[in-house]
This record gives sequence, C-alpha cells and structure tokens, in this order.
Amino acid sequence: MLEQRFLDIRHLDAGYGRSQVLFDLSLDIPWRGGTAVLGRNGAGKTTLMKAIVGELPSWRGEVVFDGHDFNRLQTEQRVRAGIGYVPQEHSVFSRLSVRDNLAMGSLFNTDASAIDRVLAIFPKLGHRLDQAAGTLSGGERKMLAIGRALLGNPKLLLLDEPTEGVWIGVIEEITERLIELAKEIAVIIVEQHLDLALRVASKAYVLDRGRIALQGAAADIRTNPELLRYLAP
Ligand SMILES: Nc1ncnc2c1ncn2[C@@H]1O[C@H](COP(=O)(O)OP(=O)(O)OP(=O)(O)O)[C@@H](O)[C@H]1O
Repeated sequence: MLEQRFLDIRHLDAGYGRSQVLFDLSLDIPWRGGTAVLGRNGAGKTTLMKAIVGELPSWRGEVVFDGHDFNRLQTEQRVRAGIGYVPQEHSVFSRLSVRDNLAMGSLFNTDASAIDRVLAIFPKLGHRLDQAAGTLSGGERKMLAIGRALLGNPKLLLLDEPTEGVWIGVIEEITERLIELAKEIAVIIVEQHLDLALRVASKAYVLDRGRIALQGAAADIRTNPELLRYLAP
C-alpha cells in the first residue's frame, strides 16, 4: 500500500544494463530542508538522483513523491509533479544566452515575475543576460542551472555537485543561497564538500557501494567516527 508522504523511497534497486548499482535503498525526504547524499566516487549518488528523476528506471521498490507513484511516471511528468533537477554536467545550453536559458526554464511557468525572483537570488546572472552560457564562469553556470530549475517551481530540488568546478570564492555565495532555498523547499544535495553539504542539510545519508551505510541528523553524521571511512577514496 503506497502512503502519502513527500518523497518516500522504499527498497529501491537500480542499475545500468545488467549491472546493479543501488541496493535496497530506503530514504525519507521531508517537505522542507536539506538532505545530503554523501559517499565516495562511484558510491551511487548520481545514480540515485537519476532514479528519482526517472532518467533511470527502478528495478525494484517504490518511489512515491507527494502522492504520485513515480514508477508510473516519465521524467517530464515527474518534473511537472514538482521535481527540479540540476545534473552534475551539461546543465545549461552553452550556445544559448543566459536570457534564453532562463526562458527555456520558464516554459511551464506562467508567473511573469519568476525570472526576476531568480535574478534576485543570483544577481550576477542579471549582468550576463545577453552572454552565451558557455562563456560564463563555472560558478555562474551553476547559478544559471539552479535558476533554471527553480523556474519550474519545484517542491523538491535535486542538486548533483552544485559546486563542482566552482572557484572557491563563489562557493560561499552559492552555499548561502542554498541554505536560504532549503528553508522554503526540499533540497537533496550531492556534494564532495562535506562542510558545505552539512551546512545546507539537516539530514544526511551516506552511501557505500550502492547501499546506505549511515543515516541520521546532519550534526550527528558530521561527528560520526565512521564517516571518514566511507568518504576516503
Ligand atoms: N552510464 C553508466 N553505465 C554503466 N555504469 C555506470 C554508468 N554511470 C555510472 N555507472 C557506474 O555506477 C556506479 C555508481 O556511479 P555514480 O555516478 O552513481 O556514483 P557517484 O557516487 O555519483 O560518484 P561520482 O562522485 O564519481 O559522481 C559506478 O560504479 C559507475 O561506474
């Protein structure tokens, strides 16, 4: 029987071809606040994001979002149900201007002030509206990708390494925006920067070879003596 929680993942298995990557994952994602997904390279974090957004089918288990049985929905329907996804790579259209990237993000948004709200969150984008996205710095590109996802009015934002390739001076700016966002909507953040992830998140899951190794309040995970064992290369 499917219960009506927010994002409720139960006994999820998924993988590529015949190779299983996720094993029996169960996660509860609350309505508001950040949830960090941590783990070393190859632990299965991106695969989990893809399974939530529907880029990868679940082999087994339930993914229920806001009452929707995601196993029955395609990616586009999941996005319409309220999922925003910022993938690790290729998250903006390099040849299009910042303005056109934002316009594409707002295709389904009838609120004319939505782009202004994104520009208020990331003012740097406002100075670059006519520039091709491919000419932006790494940090500005991530801001554009997050801004575009926000234009779909997501109830849950999935962020896969939002500070990868971002100059250290800009990481703090992005982090502060994510902390603010997580007060209004649910955010799942996959991050290599442990401190950043655990500042945005109030809850954390640590994956190890596709299984949940640790879970709990971010403050407890941060001080868990086992944590480094699961993050070390
Ligand atoms: N398209 C694919 N086809 C086959 N195997 C894949 C594919 N993408 C990822 N994998 C494998 O799935 C496993 C988990 O990869 P995944 O990208 O989910 O890990 P991750 O925790 O996000 O790591 P990273 O931090 O390196 O992105 C790895 O063994 C990887 O080699």
